[in-house]
Amino acid sequence: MDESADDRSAEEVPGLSERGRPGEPTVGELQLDERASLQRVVGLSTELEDVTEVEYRRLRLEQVVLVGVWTTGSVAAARASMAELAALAETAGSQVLDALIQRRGKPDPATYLGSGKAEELREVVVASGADTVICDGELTPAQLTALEKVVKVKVIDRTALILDIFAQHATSREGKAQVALAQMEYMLPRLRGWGESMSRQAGGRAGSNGGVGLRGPGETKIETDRRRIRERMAKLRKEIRGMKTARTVKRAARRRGGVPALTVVGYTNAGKSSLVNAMTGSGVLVQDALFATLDPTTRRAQLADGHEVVFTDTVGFVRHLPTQLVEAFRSTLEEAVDADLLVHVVDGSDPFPANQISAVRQVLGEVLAEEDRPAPPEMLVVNKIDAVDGVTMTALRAEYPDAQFVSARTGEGLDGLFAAITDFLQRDDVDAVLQVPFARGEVISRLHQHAHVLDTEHNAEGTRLHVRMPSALAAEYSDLTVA
Ligand SMILES: Nc1nc2c(ncn2[C@@H]2O[C@H](COP(=O)(O)OP(=O)(O)OP(=O)(O)O)[C@@H](O)[C@H]2O)c(=O)[nH]1
Ligand SMILES: [Mg+2]
Repeated sequence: MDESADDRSAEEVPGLSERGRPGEPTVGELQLDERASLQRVVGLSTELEDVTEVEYRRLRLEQVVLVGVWTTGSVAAARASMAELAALAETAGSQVLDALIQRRGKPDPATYLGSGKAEELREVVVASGADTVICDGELTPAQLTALEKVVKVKVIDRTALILDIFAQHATSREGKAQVALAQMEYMLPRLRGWGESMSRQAGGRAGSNGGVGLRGPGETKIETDRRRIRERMAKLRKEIRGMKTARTVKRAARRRGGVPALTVVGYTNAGKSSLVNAMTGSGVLVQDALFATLDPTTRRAQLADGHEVVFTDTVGFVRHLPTQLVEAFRSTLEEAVDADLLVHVVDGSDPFPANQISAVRQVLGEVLAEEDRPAPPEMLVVNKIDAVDGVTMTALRAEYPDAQFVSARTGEGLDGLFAAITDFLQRDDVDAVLQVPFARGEVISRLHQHAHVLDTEHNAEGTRLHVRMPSALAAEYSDLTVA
C-alpha cells in the first residue's frame, strides 16, 4: 500500500474543536492516559456480562476525535458531513477535540483509515488526550477492532453514536423498546469482535496485573450473552407488536373524527418542532440539538377558515440512518403514512438543503416501502429564511418554486403556509345537500366543525343543509345526502 500518499491526503478540519488542543502530555500523563483507556475497555466487558445493561448501555463518550474518509463530492460537502458528525457527538454529550478527514477512493478494508493515517490519528489522540475516536461511517466489527489496536482508545462508528443519542432521548415505552432492540441488533455481531479486542488488551497486560477479573469474556461467555440477547430481542419484538396495536386503535379513532392530519417531517434540526409551535401556539420541545424530538407529538390547530387540523411533529431524519433504526423510524412514522399531507420542513440556512431533502425522501421511501399504499402528498417548506441572505434566497426560490418559504422564528410566511394548507385540504371538497333528521343533531354540529355550511333550512323532517365538505366526510354521510 502506498502509505506516503495516504499521509499526504490527511487533512484537518478547522473550526470544529470546542477548545484548543491541550499541550502535549508529559510521559507520566501519557501512561496514565493509556492506562485509563485500557481500563475503559475492560469496563466495557463488565457491562456485557449483564444483558440488561447492554440494553441501556451508554457509550459514555467524553473527549473525542472525529475521523472521516472522504470518497466523493466537494471539500465543502465533506466538511459539512464532519460538522454534522461533530453536532451528533455533542448531542451525545461528548466534547469534540479534533476532526480529521482522509481523501481516499474507499475506506481501508482493514482499518477504515489507511494504516499510515491510523498511526497519525494515534498521535492526535495522544496529543489531545482524547479517550474516544468516532468514525463517520459504519465500520465492520473487524475494522473497529483493528483501528482500536492502533489508536489504543475506544473506536466507535456513526451508527453506534446515533443509537446512543436515540437511547438517551427516547422517552416513551415504545420508543425505548425500539431503541433497545436496535442497540442489541447492532451489538450482536460485534460481541465476538469486542470480546477479542478485550482479550487482547487484557492479555497484553497479563504480566503486570492480569487475572481473572481482567480477562475478556471467553467463548462460552459470549455464546451465553448472545443467546440471552436473542431471547431478550424476541421478547422486545413481541412487546413492541402489542404497543403498535394500541397506537393503531388510537389513531383510527382520531381519523374517524374527520380531522385532517398533517405530519411534519424533515431533517433533524430543520425546525419541525418550532414550526409546529408557531402554527399551533403550543410548547413542543425545541432545542438546538439533533434528535430533540423522538416521539411523535400531536397538536391541534385551527386554519383561518375555522377548520381544525392536527399537526404531528416527528423525529428528524439523518443521512446514513442506521439500518437497525429504520424499524424504529417506521413505527414513529406510521403517522406519516396515514397523513393527509406531509409537511416537509427543510433548513434553508443549511449549506446543502438539497442533500437534506434527498436524505429525508430516501428514508421516508424506506419507511413507506413496506406499506402497500403510495406516500401521501408532500408540501415542501423552507424554514429559517430569517437566516438566509438575499442571493441564497433567490436561488432557493428558483430551485423550489412550489415550496413555502417561512421563518418559524419570526413568523414570516406562516400566513402563506396556512393558506396553502387550506387550499390543499379543500382541493377535493364536494358540494352536497344533506337532510338531517331531528334524531341526528350531532351531525349538524359536526358539519359546522368540519365543513362549510353554505345554507341551512329547517323543515318538518329536520334540517336541510347545503355544505361544502371533504369528500371523506361526504362519503360518511352518503345516507343523508339528497342532492
Ligand atoms: N434562525 C432560525 N432558527 C430557527 C428557526 N426555526 C427553528 N430554529 C432553530 O433551529 C433549532 C432546531 O429547532 P427545532 O424546532 O428543535 O428543530 P427540529 O426539526 O424539531 O429538530 P429535531 O427534533 O431535533 O429533529 C433551534 O435552535 C431553533 O431555535 C427559524 O425560523 N429561524
Ligand atoms: Mg423536534
